[in-house]
Amino acid sequence: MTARVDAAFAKNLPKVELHAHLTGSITPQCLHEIWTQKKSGDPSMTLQDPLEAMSKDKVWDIMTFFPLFSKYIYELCSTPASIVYSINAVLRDFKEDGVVYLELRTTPRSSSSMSKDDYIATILSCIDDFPHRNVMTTYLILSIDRRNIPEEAMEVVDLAIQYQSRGIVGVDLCGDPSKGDISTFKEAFHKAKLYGLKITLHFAEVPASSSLLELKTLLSFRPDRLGHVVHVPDKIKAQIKASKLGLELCVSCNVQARLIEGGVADHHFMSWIKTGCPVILCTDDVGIFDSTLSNEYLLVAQAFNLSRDDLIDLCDQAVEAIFGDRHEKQRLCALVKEARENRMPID
Ligand SMILES: CNc1ncnc2c1ncn2[C@@H]1O[C@H](COP(=O)(O)O)[C@@H](O)[C@H]1O
Repeated sequence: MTARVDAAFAKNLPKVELHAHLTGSITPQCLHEIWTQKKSGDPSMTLQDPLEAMSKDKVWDIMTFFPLFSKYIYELCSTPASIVYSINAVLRDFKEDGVVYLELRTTPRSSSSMSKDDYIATILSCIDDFPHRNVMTTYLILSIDRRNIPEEAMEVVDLAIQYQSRGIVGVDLCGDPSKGDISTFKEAFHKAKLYGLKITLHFAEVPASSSLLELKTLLSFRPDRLGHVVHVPDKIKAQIKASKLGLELCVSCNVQARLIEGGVADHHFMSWIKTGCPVILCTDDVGIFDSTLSNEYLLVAQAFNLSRDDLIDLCDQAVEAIFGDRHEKQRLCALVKEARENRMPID
């Protein structure tokens, strides 16, 4: 028996974040600072202030969420300077929340002032230069967007291979789940696997992306982890369970974007906990859903009556599923062990 979980305990846990989209992790405040800078250089700029466009009272659903990136945030963060400013803030925010290991994911993109290659090289340099990299190690996953054509998907994989030795550990499939034909990405994921990159896929996010055919095709890409896993039929569930795939669960995102019905207590978290698959709590887009990773731990503890030991077990499961090497695993296992030894008994 240990003391109750509170915010301070959740913050101090040695947390591992495995499903965080870089652009979605930028806070409205940081975007506001970029906006202010841009506006002072170009007073005729018509883009709305992020503090208004992304105010806390905004409700996001699957229709409004994806255009927020393509039609708004990408407009604001389109230069190497704005990328550097925002990624530094994102790294600081995760570190301050007690994250000790981070796998950030991002979709390579270009603008008039940078190529996709420049975009990735800039991000990797910021990760290298992050002053707290011995406290929080960071790796990168490159995302294929469901709207990509096969050539674009292959370009993502080629960039991942090009920069693999600098800390790219995997390839992701993300984007609007109502769009695209995922079967066209077979070759790209095959090549990623061939080069030793790990694979994580957004999986069964909405009913439209959860047909047996689509889910079977996605599993044929031989993923190492799956994200969201909301609308999974029993037959596919059994396959996931047999393969012991790591499951990246994004509770606040699923509740707020209405990917599930109801609140945190209605989330499918508990149904996966019993399967033996590593379950990993993740933020998805903390800049939009405004819930840090430590808050996600706190929310599930409150909703499902979890103890301090249960949360430490969750940290352990996250370590099991990282794409980093065995040295990283050893470092993280030692931190989790220390947390277990230091958890406060009831006095
Ligand atoms: C419900 N949650 C989600 N489901 C699917 N894709 C998501 C997502 N949240 C974010 N993205 C994907 O990540 C991109 C933004 O980050 P990056 O520019 O890549 O760093 C979005 O454009 C979308 O494709």
